[in-house]
Amino acid sequence: MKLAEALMEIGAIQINTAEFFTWTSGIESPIYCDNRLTISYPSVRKEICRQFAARIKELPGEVDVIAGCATAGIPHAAWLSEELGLPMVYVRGSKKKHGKENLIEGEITAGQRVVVIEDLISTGGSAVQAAAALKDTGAHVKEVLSIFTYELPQSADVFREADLSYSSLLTYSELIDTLNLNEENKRVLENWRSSMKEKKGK
Ligand SMILES: O=P(O)(O)OC[C@H]1O[C@H](OP(=O)(O)OP(=O)(O)O)[C@H](O)[C@@H]1O
Ligand SMILES: O=C(O)c1cc(=O)[nH]c(=O)[nH]1
Repeated sequence: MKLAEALMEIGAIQINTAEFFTWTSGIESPIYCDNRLTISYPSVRKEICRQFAARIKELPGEVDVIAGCATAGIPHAAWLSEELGLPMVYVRGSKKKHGKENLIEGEITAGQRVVVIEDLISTGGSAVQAAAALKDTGAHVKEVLSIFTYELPQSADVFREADLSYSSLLTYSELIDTLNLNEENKRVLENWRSSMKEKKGK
């Protein structure tokens, strides 16, 4: 199964050139990728799990724990940890304000080798923040894996600065090659991409 086609088929990819989507970072974008929809499609989520598992098997050395990023990364981390027979934790976007006031739920100990599962990388801020929380426990973050990446220059910068290795099952370039864009959508997306590139380094 091709992931780009599967995401398009389930309606996870939306383009709206008239009214842009606001991302978590505040970036305004004519395209939105709603990976949360994949949880409603067993064949799609199983394919994501299979591809994540294959990526993990290619990594050198062992992995001790799978960590999901709240919230959209959590279900995929759960299915993947089940597939691999590994423990799982998840990292909240911010510390819980009551109860045990945890940022990380589940057990993680210093020295454990962790793979972080995120659904999507835009600026990379959420994934890097989750990885930092895991590193603070003394764990070793081996890799950040996501379903999709916009391949924004900003994300390459934040991962480099955080000294984190990362990869995605599907990239923006691959998705755009698969989408059958009309001329208007193509023009707006290209202009938006160029404006995002200009933001690099500012
Ligand atoms: O790379 P970034 O710029 O950080 O953006 C990507 C993040 O944004 C989305 O999460 P959102 O904040 O919408 O929350 P959710 O996962 O709880 O739906 C997405 O699921 C990633 O976690
Ligand atoms: O950056 C985001 O917030 C974001 C972008 C996107 O395409 N999809 C999504 O769920 N979040």
